[in-house]
Amino acid sequence: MEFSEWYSDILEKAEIYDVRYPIKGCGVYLPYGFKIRRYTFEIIRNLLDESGHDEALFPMLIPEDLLAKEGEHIKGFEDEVYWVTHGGKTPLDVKLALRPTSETSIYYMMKLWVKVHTDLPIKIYQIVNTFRYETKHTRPLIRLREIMTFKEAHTAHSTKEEAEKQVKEAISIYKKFFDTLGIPYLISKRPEWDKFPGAEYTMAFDTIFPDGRTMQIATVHNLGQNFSKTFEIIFETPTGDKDYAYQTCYGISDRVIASIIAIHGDEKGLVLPPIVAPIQIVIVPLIFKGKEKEVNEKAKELYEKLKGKFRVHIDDRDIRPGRKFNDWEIKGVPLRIEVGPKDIENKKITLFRRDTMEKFQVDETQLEEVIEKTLNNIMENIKNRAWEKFENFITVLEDINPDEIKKILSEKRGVILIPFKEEIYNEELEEKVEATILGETEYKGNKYIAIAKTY
Ligand SMILES: Nc1ncnc2c1ncn2[C@@H]1O[C@H](COS(=O)(=O)NC(=O)[C@@H](N)CS)[C@@H](O)[C@H]1O
Repeated sequence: MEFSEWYSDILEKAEIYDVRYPIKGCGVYLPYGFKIRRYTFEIIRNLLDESGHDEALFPMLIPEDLLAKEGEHIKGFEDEVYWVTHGGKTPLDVKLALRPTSETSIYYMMKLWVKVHTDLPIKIYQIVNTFRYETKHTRPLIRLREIMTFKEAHTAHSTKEEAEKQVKEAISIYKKFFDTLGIPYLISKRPEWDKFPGAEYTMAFDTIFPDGRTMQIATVHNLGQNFSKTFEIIFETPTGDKDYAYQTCYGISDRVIASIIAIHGDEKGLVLPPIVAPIQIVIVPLIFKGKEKEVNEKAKELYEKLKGKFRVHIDDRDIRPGRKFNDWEIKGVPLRIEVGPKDIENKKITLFRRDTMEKFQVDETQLEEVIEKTLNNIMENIKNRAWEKFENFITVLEDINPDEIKKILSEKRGVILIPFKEEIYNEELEEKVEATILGETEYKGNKYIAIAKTY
């Protein structure tokens, strides 16, 4: 089955997301998908909180004059903004934008908060919905018109150096985040013509989907003083002078959820990293004639033993075990425990791990320790598998041969790395190779231009 069919199929079959909402580019997180989203964004919340960020919350509506204040910014977003023009039947005297991202609402407030250098740094983030009238092909969790899970961090600093340091911190936070999820990435500096509107420069994380196309899963922008000059975020320096704040912002979205699904999934369905799995262990009682009572009792006993340490569920539906196995394999539950009368007698436990589809037995006394070890091993295994597939999609070329690049991109796809040369690093190269220049990147110690077909 080709990838995009597999992807839309699994969103429905694993009960993650319902695309049938009557607005294009908008969809519904179903409870199982919502839990995956919640556990995923808990990870980034912890990483941000542990590195001195505070979570805040800003209004969704932005007055037109505010959104339009920074020229580059509004130029970059004017074709994507949704506008609110009425309150009930009353036309609004000022059109209100549904935030496409929140620089202009947040920096308007920062001006009110910042007076002296000791008011800096500010490091805040919010996890909200944002709206972009995407004209390209919308796709669930990948290219949305209502971005339901937009984590945007915004910082302000008293020196250029500190803002530079913040960019590095943001990159290391995202590396930890994607490493925790086992999602591979290539980090590149976007070319001038493809940076965030209003930024000095943009660093981006791209992963490679199973169909060989790259997906931008995170971006970090150094905004310099572009917005602070426009919004007059001015502070008194230690020597009593005045200066404009130095800013950064960095964001991720539902694309992280799409990546977990696409990158770790297999032909059977989801393969969830235990850390984000709504159910980490499912207990399936194998009911044999005349043995129902002891099997159900044992299942309950195991559940009670495990529920404090793991997210465990007993599937006591009145259907055949094979049906149950299939359902939980589709939903990517990392571990399954099968409870049958023979095992009870021999004081054994039968386990099944979703990533390798292997079944194995352990002594009941070792159960918790084996579960702990196996869940860690599952994470390591799916992460290594993902990086292996990722590396196989990377082709390093010695020179720039447009025809060869086109051929590789149409057959193998993935990312092509060519040695970095200033003189060819321009938009003509994109036209020549009929693909996107992701940017300049370091790979195994050398500097390259990364080229790919992207989402
Ligand atoms: N239409 C969309 N649907 C889903 N995710 C999107 C969409 N547009 C952008 N994203 C994701 O959101 C991330 C941040 O968006 S952005 O435009 O690059 N950057 C900002 O908006 C900055 N204010 C930092 S938060 C992108 O890297 C991309 O992964």
